[in-house]
Amino acid sequence: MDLEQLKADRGKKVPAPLPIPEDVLCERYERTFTAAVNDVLRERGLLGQVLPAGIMPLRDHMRVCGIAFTVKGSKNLTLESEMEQRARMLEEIGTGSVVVWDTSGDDESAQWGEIMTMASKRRGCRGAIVDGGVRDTDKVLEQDFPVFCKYRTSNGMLGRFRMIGWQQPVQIGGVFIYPGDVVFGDIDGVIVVPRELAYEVLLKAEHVKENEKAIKQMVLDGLTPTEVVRKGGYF
Ligand SMILES: O=C([O-])CC(=O)C(=O)O
Ligand SMILES: [Mg+2]
Repeated sequence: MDLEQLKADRGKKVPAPLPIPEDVLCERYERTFTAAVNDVLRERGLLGQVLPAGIMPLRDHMRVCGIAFTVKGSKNLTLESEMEQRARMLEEIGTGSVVVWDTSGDDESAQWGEIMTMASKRRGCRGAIVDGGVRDTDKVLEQDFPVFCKYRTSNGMLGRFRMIGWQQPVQIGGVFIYPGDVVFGDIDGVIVVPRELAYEVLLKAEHVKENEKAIKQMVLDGLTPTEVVRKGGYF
């Protein structure tokens, strides 16, 4: 076993360069849809890039693409320095990021709420994706900030759950997420695009979107499904 190689692979990756600015990339992703991105990843043999189906937007219209700022935590009853630690994490969130919470499968606490939304928005955060819970939901919704989560609860995480670290590789369901990866959520859930593929996948997803316009036109024109398929269309 090559432990050094394993440590290097698992450690903090230097984010791969992108040929276009991150904000432009993310805005272009948001104009596509997750199913198109999913189909592109499927063509590359990447069948498992979708977060568990229970992680859905608080509101159907919410969509967000951003650069993953990962947070890892688990159930934990200790309180020592928890708030200071949380403050440090919030102060490291960068512009254009989406906070991604790996909660080790928590089913009890809220890892996100009103004031964390306010604080992260001020740092240019684009949204939060939580494999756990959200509270103060009405106040989060008033802030027009996209949040994807498994459940809502009034349980604050303080004294129930705490962070282990942030900006480290995380795993939600079967999906590995590295800081810097591109995460994209819409009404169909959340998909993770490895950073090194992000631009290539975007171009192909934009192509899928255009192509589907032509397919939809065939259906509108009255072609039968068989005729649509014969002309190279799909469903
Ligand atoms: O501690 C929490 O659960 C988060 C919270 O209420 C907030 O951000 O307003
Ligand atoms: Mg609160």
